[in-house]
Amino acid sequence: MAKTVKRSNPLCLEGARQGWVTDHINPVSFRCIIEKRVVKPVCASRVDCMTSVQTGNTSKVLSSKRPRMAEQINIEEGKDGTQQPYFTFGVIADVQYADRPDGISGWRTMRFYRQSLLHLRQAIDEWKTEDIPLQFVLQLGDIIDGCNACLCQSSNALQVVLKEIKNIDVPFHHIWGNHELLNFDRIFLADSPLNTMFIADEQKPGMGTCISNSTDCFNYYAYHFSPFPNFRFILVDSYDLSVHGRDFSNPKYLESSDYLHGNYQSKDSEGSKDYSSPQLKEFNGGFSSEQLSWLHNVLKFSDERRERVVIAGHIPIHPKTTLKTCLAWNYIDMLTLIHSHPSVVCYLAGHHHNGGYHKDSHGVYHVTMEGVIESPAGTNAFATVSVYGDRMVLNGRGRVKSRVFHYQKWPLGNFTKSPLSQETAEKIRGAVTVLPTWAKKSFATPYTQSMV
Ligand SMILES: Nc1ccn([C@@H]2O[C@H](COP(=O)(O)OP(=O)(O)OC[C@H](O)CO)[C@@H](O)[C@H]2O)c(=O)n1
Repeated sequence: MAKTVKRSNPLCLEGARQGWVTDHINPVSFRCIIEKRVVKPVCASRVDCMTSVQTGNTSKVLSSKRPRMAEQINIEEGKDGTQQPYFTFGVIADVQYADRPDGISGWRTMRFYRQSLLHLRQAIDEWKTEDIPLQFVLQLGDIIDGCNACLCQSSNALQVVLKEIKNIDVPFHHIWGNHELLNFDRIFLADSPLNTMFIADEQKPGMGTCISNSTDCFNYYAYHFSPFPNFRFILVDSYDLSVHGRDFSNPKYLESSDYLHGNYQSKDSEGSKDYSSPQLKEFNGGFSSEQLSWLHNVLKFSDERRERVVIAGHIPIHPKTTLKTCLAWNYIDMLTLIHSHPSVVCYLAGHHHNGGYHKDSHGVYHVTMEGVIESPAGTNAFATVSVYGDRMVLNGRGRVKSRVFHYQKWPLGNFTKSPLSQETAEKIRGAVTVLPTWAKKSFATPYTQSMV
């Protein structure tokens, strides 16, 4: 049985301090939170709350059906010819379900906590009737709202959404967002149905491994899988560096706290420390050097095989797709890394509920999915993506706009040995604030904002 951390929930404290939850969300349902906070630390009874959640045996909750593997095919770009996609998958973000009345968030946006469950149900119903059955769904995080922890409803809310998901016989890949970490700690999550790492592909030599240790279960929760030849999906952990979800004594907590409080501030184009980083907030997080190094190895593997890669994480990494306050702490590190790998087609994120879209200067498409939680009745926010030989077509539903991601041409020459051109390498030296070993060797001159 996973150990739990008794800790106050910053969402509850912040909400209570700012008064926005009490002011704008049913004061009756919030009363018990206030009382708990005054009498004893908020959510001190979380251990009791969580005992009823089923742990371990994830295969009972998720479909055991492995994605169908077609025979190896020769994908010729731009000569697709067929109208049929090779495969399709679903995407959804920020369901943030809670059994509580609608309310106004700290961002002055309406949140529809009960409606979000109906939206999830509707998305599943529509996915079930797609002409081409989905191979899988990417759930980009925040499946239940942090307020469940304050209400001692974390386990109940999780069971409610997992029950909905069971209504479709398609595997869900779950990402962890800030609200997962407000409800549960990482040790609990690692042993819960929200850990879908068991659907990951086997790690091959040279691709790096996910490190686990006895104190933390997973240093980071990231994995990749190939549902169809020549295509790879990588789930990254944008709360690998985070002040939530780990015990205060955990070295990663201390590293994250240092990062958040400015010891690793990013640098501006002149190489000076940039103290204006608005993304350095507790409800955001970042990528450790170990994770970036692992990702580099996976992407190198994909480059070499000319695979087309989709990366998915909770927090956006491009400033043009979100408020700057909602970016990953070291988004520049992640951007720099993916720009050095031509296999990357797009980066899918959630977190910023208004959504966003941008094709960056390196031809990488960035989509921030609109949040289900802020979708009123009569709308919704999810997508089905069809994957072809030369493009991916994101068919948005409700508030999500449809998009086409055309693949880039592969660079000439043997890019696999050195994915960075000399010019690119020169541009990005100094870009990474947490330097992985490989990056220390590769980068040679200061980063400029034009890279973004
Ligand atoms: N104006 C604000 C409002 C809130 N905060 C801080 O954000 C923390 C988390 O807020 P929450 O709305 O629960 O987080 P979500 O992940 O649901 O949404 C973030 C989305 O990006 C919004 O589109 C809260 O504890 C406050 O400290 C803030 O800094 N400024």
